[in-house]
Amino acid sequence: MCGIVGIVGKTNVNQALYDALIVLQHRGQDAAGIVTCKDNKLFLRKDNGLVRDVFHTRHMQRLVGNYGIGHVRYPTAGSSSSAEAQPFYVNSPYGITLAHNGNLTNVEQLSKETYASDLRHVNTTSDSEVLLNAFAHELAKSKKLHLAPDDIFDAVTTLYRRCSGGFAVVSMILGHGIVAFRDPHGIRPIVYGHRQTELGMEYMVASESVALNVSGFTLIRDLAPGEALYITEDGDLFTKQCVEVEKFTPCIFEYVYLARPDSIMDGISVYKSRLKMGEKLAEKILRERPNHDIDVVIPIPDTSRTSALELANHLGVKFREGFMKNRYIGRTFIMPGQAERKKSVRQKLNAIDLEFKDKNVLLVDDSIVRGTTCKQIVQMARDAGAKKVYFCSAAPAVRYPNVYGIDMPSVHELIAHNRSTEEVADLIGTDWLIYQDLEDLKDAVRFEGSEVHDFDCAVFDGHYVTGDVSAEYLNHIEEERNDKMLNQKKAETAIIELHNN
Ligand SMILES: O=P(O)(O)OC[C@H]1O[C@H](OP(=O)(O)OP(=O)(O)O)[C@H](O)[C@@H]1O
Ligand SMILES: NC(=O)CC[C@H](N)C(=O)O
Ligand SMILES: [Mg+2]
Repeated sequence: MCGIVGIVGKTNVNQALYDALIVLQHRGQDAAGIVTCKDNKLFLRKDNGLVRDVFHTRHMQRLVGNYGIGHVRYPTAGSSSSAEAQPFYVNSPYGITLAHNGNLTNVEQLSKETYASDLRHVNTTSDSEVLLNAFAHELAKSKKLHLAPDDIFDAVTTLYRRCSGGFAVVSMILGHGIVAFRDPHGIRPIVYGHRQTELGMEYMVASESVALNVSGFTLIRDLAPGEALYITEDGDLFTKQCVEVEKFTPCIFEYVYLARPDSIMDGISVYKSRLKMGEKLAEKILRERPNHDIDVVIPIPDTSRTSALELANHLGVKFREGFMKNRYIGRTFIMPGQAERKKSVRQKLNAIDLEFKDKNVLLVDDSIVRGTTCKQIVQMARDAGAKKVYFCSAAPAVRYPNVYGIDMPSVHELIAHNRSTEEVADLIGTDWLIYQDLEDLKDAVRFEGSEVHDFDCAVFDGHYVTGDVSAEYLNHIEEERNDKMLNQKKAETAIIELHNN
């Protein structure tokens, strides 16, 4: 779940791209990049690190041009080397750059094809670089110096036939403009909007609507699954449905954890869906223990705060901020490596003892994945003097790997894999553990007026909507991407592409 952005403006777009990336930082903390285009020249800056650390004034000054794209990375394929920071670049045809949120499930096959049939060399292990090369190959087929919108849409249509998985993509074609497209199941999110200026209309494409808000762009709509969009460098906008939609199933985990609450995704307010998750969870608690003895509801900052508040309201129990979050520590779940994640939970959260002393506390988190957070938090609540520590999760138990853009490749790292709720409760040391039911979660996210009726819930039910995820593939990614393996892959690879200033 990286963050992507693309802008076609009337003046330099570097600052608006930067501002959008800052707002999308919660989608990827490992690397950041921007590439812009002016007078048929590309200007690139990318590196490992947070947005504020990657771009200094000297870099920003060089990122000139009225159109460009940007990316914040949370790796789900390849390595964490800075050579795999995005956007990626290929020089032929035209000069194309690309930024991708998601994960291709057929990358091995696609990678073989790009080498053996398309005669293209990919120097990293990133699925996004393979995707770029396949796209470039399809664009080259038109053999035209200047592409018409339909040439671009034809290339995207063929690309859809070659790629499988979850993907939301922005790409910049030198001398042309910006292209964006979304996978046929709409697993990964992507929206676009506009901003009227004195010089004319400007357009932005981004992972989440909050990126539009920050620079005064107005949301037009989400890209439909299987739809592509092309904005010329002069600001003419074209869209086309390139493949038929079999089933529209956006990733439900976006609503649970990934997205910012102030985003609207596929017509659904993330904030409202989280409130509803709290309401549904309260109903379940009251069903299971109508005479519960909970004294206080305490969220685990940050993401669970919205649902915890509504849960407390529905239970009629006090809501208290018992944990303070250090504002300088980012999201722990998307940090690379278990050691760093574990250490960061304690650095990030600290208990206010008086909210725990001699009380039966209900701790609320949005999800329990590896159990890194809840294990430590339950202990902190006990150390702070709680009588009983109950724990609930606004999402069901995460029991299966994700293959569409969230880095959960290894079942053995998931605390609930092959374990009952009672076993997980014992392991994290809580007196009572309550998971949201999947149907309740789906009901919480579904809203009237939205076209979304079903979701990709693979991490909860093991059903992979693309239909191509075999046990063999899952074994393969587990071997490739378990924590130990990722540690061994840390070596830097050389960057062979556009000059990166
Ligand atoms: O079971 P785990 O493997 O620990 O993963 C789940 C936890 O990780 C996330 O928090 P994170 O710190 O990433 O972000 P937040 O501040 O947005 O809650 C999520 O909100 C849970 O708290
Ligand atoms: N989280 C993502 O969207 C990752 C994009 C891409 N697969 C990468 O690893 O860089
Ligand atoms: Mg959290």
